[in-house]
Amino acid sequence: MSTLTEISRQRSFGGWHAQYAYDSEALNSRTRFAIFLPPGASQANPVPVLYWLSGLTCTDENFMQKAAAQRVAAELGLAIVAPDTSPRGEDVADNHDYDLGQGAGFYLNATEPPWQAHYQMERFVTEELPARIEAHFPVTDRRAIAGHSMGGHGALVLSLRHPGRYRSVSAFSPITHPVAVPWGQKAFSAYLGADRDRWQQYDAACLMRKATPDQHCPTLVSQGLADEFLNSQLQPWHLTEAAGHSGYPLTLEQHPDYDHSYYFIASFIEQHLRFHQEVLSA
Ligand SMILES: N[C@@H](CCC(=O)N[C@@H](CSC=O)C(=O)NCC(=O)O)C(=O)O
Repeated sequence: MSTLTEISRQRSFGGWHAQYAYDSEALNSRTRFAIFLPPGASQANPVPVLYWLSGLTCTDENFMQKAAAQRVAAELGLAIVAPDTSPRGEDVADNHDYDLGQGAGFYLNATEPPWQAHYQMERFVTEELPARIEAHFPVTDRRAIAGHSMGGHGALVLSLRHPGRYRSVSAFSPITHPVAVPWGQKAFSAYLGADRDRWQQYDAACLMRKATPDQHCPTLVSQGLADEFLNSQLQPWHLTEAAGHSGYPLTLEQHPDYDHSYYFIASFIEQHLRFHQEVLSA
């Protein structure tokens, strides 16, 4: 295992926020993540972890700096880990558009050149990163996953594709049916190729629609009704239809006047953290 290098460390609500970098095997590149450890977390008192997946254009910093999650995470005794949203580096394939390439990894394992050499975000998020976190920090293997937009979709899909890995899942303003919207079609064409059957294996609504009871995971989704991407990219009604079809345990809350920004996330992050903690502590 390559060495973890600490990049920054700050006291926050009696706990610690820190950033680390290391050479990721899955991403075949150096990567950075942020972690919040609540007060009292220690080898003698390990705490559960929420993995947060950010959206297009984000790094490990957006959530930690804008979501205002630390006060409640400290109160609940919950660690939060925020990885980057893609592999990065000069030798990593990229694109000039904000919705493809670096900053837009879509939390899948790419199969197509030139992306497949580094864009293995599913393996990174579900296997490599938790192994690192659980080996180096005072946390348990009780995991939850959440995210925003591209990352909200990532959280839903990774939970559905890896039953039992996460005890709860939540999403703010997620893309719900990427095979049917421009962000998803562009990313899936590049990362997965032309075969739409392969796209469906990474589509939250398609997976939720045929989910079997072993894939059921308590799920909370929050969507702002003044979101500028609501009708063009997000389309939350696909989740309602899919969950109704399979009996999947989805709670979808819609909030008038809230947009796609971190002002929305900061307004409801406490509800999401308490939702996760209730499941994690059961
Ligand atoms: N106009 C934005 C478009 C990108 C954007 O809105 N990014 C969102 C996530 S969108 C879906 O994944 C985001 O979280 N932005 C970062 C932030 O801190 O708000 C642009 O060009 O940046």
